[in-house]
Amino acid sequence: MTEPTASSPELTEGDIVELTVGEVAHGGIFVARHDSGRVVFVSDALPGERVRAEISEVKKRFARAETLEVLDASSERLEHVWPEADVSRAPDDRPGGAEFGHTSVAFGRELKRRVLADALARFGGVEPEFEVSSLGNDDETRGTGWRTRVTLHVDDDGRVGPFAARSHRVVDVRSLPLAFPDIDELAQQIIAKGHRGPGRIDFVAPADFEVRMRARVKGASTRKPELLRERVGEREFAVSEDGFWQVHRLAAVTLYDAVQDAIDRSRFDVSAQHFDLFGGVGLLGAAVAELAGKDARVESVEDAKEATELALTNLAEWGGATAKTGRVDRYLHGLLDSGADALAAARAGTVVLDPPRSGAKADVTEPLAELAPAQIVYVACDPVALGRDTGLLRERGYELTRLRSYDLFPNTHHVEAVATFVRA
Ligand SMILES: C[S@@+](CC[C@H](N)C(=O)[O-])C[C@H]1O[C@@H](n2cnc3c(N)ncnc32)[C@H](O)[C@@H]1O
Repeated sequence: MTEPTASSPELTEGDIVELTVGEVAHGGIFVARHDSGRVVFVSDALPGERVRAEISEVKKRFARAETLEVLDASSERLEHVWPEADVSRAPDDRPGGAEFGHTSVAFGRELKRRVLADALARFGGVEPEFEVSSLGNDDETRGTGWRTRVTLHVDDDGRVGPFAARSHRVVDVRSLPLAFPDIDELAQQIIAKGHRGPGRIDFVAPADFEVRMRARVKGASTRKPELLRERVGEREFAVSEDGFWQVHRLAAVTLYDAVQDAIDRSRFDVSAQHFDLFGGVGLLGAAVAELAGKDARVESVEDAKEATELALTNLAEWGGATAKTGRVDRYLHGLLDSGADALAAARAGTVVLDPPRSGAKADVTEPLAELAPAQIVYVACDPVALGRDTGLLRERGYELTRLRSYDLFPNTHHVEAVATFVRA
């Protein structure tokens, strides 16, 4: 990385500069060079563009900037799918959550593929061939209307809206194009009226498509969360209104099928003990259990007690399905202390691992590798965390044999990957 030289003036917050934009980086930003040689991470740009930008942060080795004007536009640039997030608005007033809304959904997927490939090569030491698949008709709709869960915030003055990008300031919007249309409609009514605050308002449109709205003012909820029914094909899952469920209306079925496809059948022993780690309400545990048959032995592990209780219900049709509340790292250490029969059954088993954005980390990969299951299907929502954990698993004798990726969050920088690791 080039350091500023004595002849190149230091950048300062608020400076307006011209930048030549290079490759995409993790987090929905782009690596640009200032004429001084300084590396600047710029948002709302595209590779190959020349932009005028405002420096928003200066660190020792790099700076951050927000695009103000596009001087030379990429052929991939489109009008922003969310007018309020367009570069014509002041950077501080642009809502976050649609970092790739100024290009097509297809080119957004290509940007995500590059970020994931780079993270896997750099931190995991692997270079698998893969594409990022789209869901349903997201290409035709330009990735709108998919969000079944939306959170808006209420500030001290009762103003309702999303937060500005990289900030906790509520901004005015007249549309939420990524949201399920009925959520958008209800949210606009609330935005127009304002709400008691400060706090947040959560909107959910579950499988019955009836929108629920629940506010939390000064930390206190206006009502108890409802028990919702979500659906994957013919199968129903009970989920609390405030519990975790995939956000895109097609994400749950996509991941359910993706996990089944990712399981290497030549290593899948139907009578073994399988695991659904970071299991939520048991969505992916059910995907494994369905493959193993009615006596499937699958244990779902999750640290939210309400979710574990629901996982028990959701997995009830399988004779050997169980659900435990606890932290995955502690659970694995406990398992390593169990008897020889339990360890042998687990060693023959398949583990589905679906951690939050921070990834599994060595706390989990170490005891998992010691347990040595036949295969691990890692469902990842963060490319860098997956890259790092790939490196950790490879050091402990696991090999990445298959990778697929899915655009569960069109117009954002987020990308989902499903990776199969087998004992080498
Ligand atoms: C990405 S979600 C996956 C949920 C589920 N697999 C699904 O697809 O619906 C991650 C889950 O891990 C849980 N979690 C986060 N950290 C955990 C930990 N250290 N131990 C156990 N569960 C954890 C969260 O509560 C959340 O339900």
